[in-house]
Amino acid sequence: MKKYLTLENGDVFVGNACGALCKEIKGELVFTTSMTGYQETLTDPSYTNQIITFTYPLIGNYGISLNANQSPAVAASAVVMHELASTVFHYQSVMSLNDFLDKAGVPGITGIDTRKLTKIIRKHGTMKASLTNQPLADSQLNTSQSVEQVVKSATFTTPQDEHPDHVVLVDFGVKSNIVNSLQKLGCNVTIVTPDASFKDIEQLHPTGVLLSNGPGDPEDYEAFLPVIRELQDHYPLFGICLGHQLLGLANGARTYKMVFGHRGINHPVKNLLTNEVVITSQNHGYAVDVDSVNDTPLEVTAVEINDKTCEGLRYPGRPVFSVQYHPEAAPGPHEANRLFNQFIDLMNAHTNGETK
Ligand SMILES: NC(=O)CC[C@H](N)C(=O)O
Repeated sequence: MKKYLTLENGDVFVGNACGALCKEIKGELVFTTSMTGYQETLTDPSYTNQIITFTYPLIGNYGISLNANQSPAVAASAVVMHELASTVFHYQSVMSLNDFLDKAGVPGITGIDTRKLTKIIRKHGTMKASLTNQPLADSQLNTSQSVEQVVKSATFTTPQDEHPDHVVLVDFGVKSNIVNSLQKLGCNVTIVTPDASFKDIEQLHPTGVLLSNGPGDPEDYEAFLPVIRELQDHYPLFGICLGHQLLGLANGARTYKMVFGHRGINHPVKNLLTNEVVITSQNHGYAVDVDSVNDTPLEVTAVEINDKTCEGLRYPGRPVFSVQYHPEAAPGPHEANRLFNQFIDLMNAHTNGETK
């Protein structure tokens, strides 16, 4: 069955339908350069309302396993691939990627020249696109995304009562490996939705607060910024991706939409405090404006080496910091994983009265 991918600029790509064959959708067309980790990527809630193009030419060859999901459902709207593996080889695989997409009601398109498509996205920027069963006569596309939809993303909590570190995680669309990474280090994690007030969080007696990743434009989360300002006065605070952008906004920095964003698992990031470079997993289309940080109490702690975008912030003198990349990886390299240990060290120092 044929499928049509129509871009906002009028370009049309014709391919073969896969996944939920007949489903038609609209979304923001983005690309990821990750060579592996398609299951983690597709279930990452930050991809809500986005059509993911995989630049790696063969996707699906190790199937779908039971413990790789980053949220209970496929978050992406659709998938664009050059080739979807017809045979699956992996001892943990329980189904093919094609069946996984079909079950989730998510359509895909294969047989696409993803190199050509990615060059178009790199030139024009991420744009709206649609996936249809017939050629589109009128490509007026509307892909607006409401924050309400974001807030409803699934949450899960698994307390481990015996450990003193208690992280309250504000869930803007959290990936499960953020929760797992904290729990593996012995933290008790309680998840709250972004309509939580400072008082709600205070009543949970956290030793620290984590602001999660999440989809959409950080400026749409304005309502939560006053809560962040109160939190950073009282608790160790760690922001990841969207959480990093919100920490910047809460302190007066600006964010902007990047041309085509960073989506992949080999983005080099330089720590400006140590000069160390780490290879990181990334998935974001917005960034904190480095120059705007000068007028805030925050400090830029890291930049992406290729385009010098802001990758880290901290509040000097306070146990408050954030990163634009994903220390929990899933998919991606684990080099930045130690940031969770740093967060725990900050929480312990704060509990022992060693910091503000
Ligand atoms: N992974 C994330 O948290 C993404 C943050 C934000 N939605 C962006 O695209 O920049």
